[in-house]
Amino acid sequence: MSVIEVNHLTKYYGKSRGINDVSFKVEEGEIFGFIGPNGAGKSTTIRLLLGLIYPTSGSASIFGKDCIAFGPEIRKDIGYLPSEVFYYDRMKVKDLLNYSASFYPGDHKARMHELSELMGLELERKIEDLSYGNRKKVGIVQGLLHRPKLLFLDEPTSGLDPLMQRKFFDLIRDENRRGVTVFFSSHILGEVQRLCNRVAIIKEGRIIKIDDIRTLQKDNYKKVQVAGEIEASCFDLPGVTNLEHSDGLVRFLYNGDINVVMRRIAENTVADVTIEEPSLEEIFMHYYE
Ligand SMILES: Nc1ncnc2c1ncn2[C@@H]1O[C@H](COP(=O)(O)OP(=O)(O)OP(=O)(O)O)[C@@H](O)[C@H]1O
Repeated sequence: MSVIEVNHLTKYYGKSRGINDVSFKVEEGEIFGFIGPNGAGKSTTIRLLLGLIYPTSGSASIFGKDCIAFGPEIRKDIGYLPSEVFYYDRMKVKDLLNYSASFYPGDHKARMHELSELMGLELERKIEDLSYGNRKKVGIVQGLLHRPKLLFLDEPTSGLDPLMQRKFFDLIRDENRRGVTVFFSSHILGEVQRLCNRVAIIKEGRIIKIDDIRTLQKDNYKKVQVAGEIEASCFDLPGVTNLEHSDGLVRFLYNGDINVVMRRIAENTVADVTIEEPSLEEIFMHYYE
């Protein structure tokens, strides 16, 4: 059974598109990356899965239960770090975390202290005196203190300095080793690459690719660069994208039988040719564009 199962999920805010016909599955124990540019629909998807907003059509289940019908029950085993955290400013960090913990059965004090120490969070401080990064840490501790089985992280590292980011990633890896499934939403490719096994790319409300991060890189895309007096249009072939021509160089990405491109090159007099694997960054830019 998949931990998350999303079927043709669509959300419109009035006439404005949130997400459109989104389907995917996340298996137990995965760290699943959800990447896309601003406004692509990442937060909308998470809010639908948490049952915080209602879908226009389609359905989603977590732990095999419908996200809307079983929302309160499912949320007991979920940790959520929203992209923006808002709190009661006057409260002390400790009081806020105790209040959050009171929603879950059991005693979470020891875990609260452990996590706060790890993240360097001062429990006696008032929320209003905290920097943006420290507020983010409150969100991290809050999302983890009840030992959830599934974690939703929405742009979790914004506001954290590099050292804290590393500690945070170590923490997430530890949680994952304990069996926690992680849904990690971000527009920063590097962090998705560091942490995730599989990734879905969302663009303008639609999923355009879901793949293992290694497979994505090994995908058949080749980066081709040809130097010489040559017309770019001569490479206007099926499978060619991102075709550019400047300073006597023709560059493009190619997905297909490499012999087709090789024959086209051989028909011309060229000064140089390079064919290489694109970086993951270039692959993502290709999908974004
Ligand atoms: N409450 C709302 N009312 C109207 N439109 C909304 C609302 N929330 C989101 N949208 C729209 O839905 C689309 C998806 O937004 P969403 O916040 O899910 O994207 P995102 O991928 O999380 O982006 P970001 O990284 O900028 O947060 C956007 O076009 C956004 O303007």
